[in-house]
Amino acid sequence: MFRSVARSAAGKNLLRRGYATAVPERKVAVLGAAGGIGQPLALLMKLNPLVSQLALYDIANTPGVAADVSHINSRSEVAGYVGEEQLGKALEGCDVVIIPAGVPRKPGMTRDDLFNINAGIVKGLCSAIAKYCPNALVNMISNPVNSTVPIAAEVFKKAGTYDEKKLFGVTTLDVVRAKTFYAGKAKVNVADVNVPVVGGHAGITILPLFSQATPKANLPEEDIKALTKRTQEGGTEVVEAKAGKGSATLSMAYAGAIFADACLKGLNGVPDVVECSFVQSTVTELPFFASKVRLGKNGVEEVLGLGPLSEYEKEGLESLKPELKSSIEKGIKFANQS
Ligand SMILES: NC(=O)C1=CN([C@@H]2O[C@H](COP(=O)(O)OP(=O)(O)OC[C@H]3O[C@@H](n4cnc5c(N)ncnc54)[C@H](O)[C@@H]3O)[C@@H](O)[C@H]2O)C=CC1
Ligand SMILES: O=C([O-])CC(=O)C(=O)O
Repeated sequence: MFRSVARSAAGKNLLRRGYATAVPERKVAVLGAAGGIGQPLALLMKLNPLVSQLALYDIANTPGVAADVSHINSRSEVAGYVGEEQLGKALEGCDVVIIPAGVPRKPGMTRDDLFNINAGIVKGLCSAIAKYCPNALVNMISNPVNSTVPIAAEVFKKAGTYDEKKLFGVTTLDVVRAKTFYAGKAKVNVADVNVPVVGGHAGITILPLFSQATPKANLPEEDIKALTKRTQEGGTEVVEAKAGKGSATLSMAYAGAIFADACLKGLNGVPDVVECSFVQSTVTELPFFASKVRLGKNGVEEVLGLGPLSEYEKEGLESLKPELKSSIEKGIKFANQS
């Protein structure tokens, strides 16, 4: 895939368009591209100069989204695919597949309440990925992430294509929120802030490590507790504000675009690309866990450890394990029984 720009036809086009250095060709697919997340994510991926082909797939309405986005004068060629019979074409040759397909929450629901519908959607899409682009990096956005990632892993195992380095639960929105909320409380420039968020992606399984936040602010314990709670409940805050019209879409598209960009940079050999993600892990006794991950040419290059935790974070870590364990097991069971 790392073709010389000068040699390939697409490369010549790139040179004509002003890309002077070697930019590898990369195909990215968005599955669920006509949805609340899918549309702005399609826009942001169209703006990403690392993408050469952008495939937009949904069960309805993708021709319009694709026609619209395709008029933007950026590098990638855009194609829309609609309906299951076109899924194979959307996926063929993909380097990165981003999955925001499935139903969102309404007020009063937990992410786990989405399991019954979304588990089947994810399973179907992952079977197609195993068939048409088994080497792609998969960025799973569909909830409940704590279960949909294990479902994807089981589908890939059954198909004989599973590579633990290539499957990611997207937890970047938790990091985005933790950074924003911390910057507001600590009165520091948000652009300078870093906060790891570990665990999973639902309620108390989301564990921001504010003891490791930079720049250091020495916030009092009650502020740290309030920030932790707000980060854990960030999704619910949006669900309630939208009052029945869905969950986070714009901030999620932003977060999804950041994570996909990190994956592409890793594939392209950019050094020291580190993002938090929910991946197969030995950081704890749980088989999947979100922590900092170094991204490379094959996906996960290294799953980084947790680093030193405060007493409050140690307690949070122990409290999240039973819920995360049961969500993982629920996903594994579903994938193997149906
Ligand atoms: N990981 C995270 O941090 C976050 C995850 N989410 C999750 O992302 C998912 C999508 O949310 P929204 O975009 O707001 O929902 P939405 O309902 O606006 O869009 C979902 C799209 O998926 C499509 N879809 C349904 N079945 C499909 C299939 N089999 N193949 C392809 N596309 C299919 C629908 O046609 C629709 O266009 C939800 O499960 C939500 O909970 C939302 C926010 C943050
Ligand atoms: O809360 C939800 O249902 C959507 C989500 O995962 C988030 O916003 O973090």
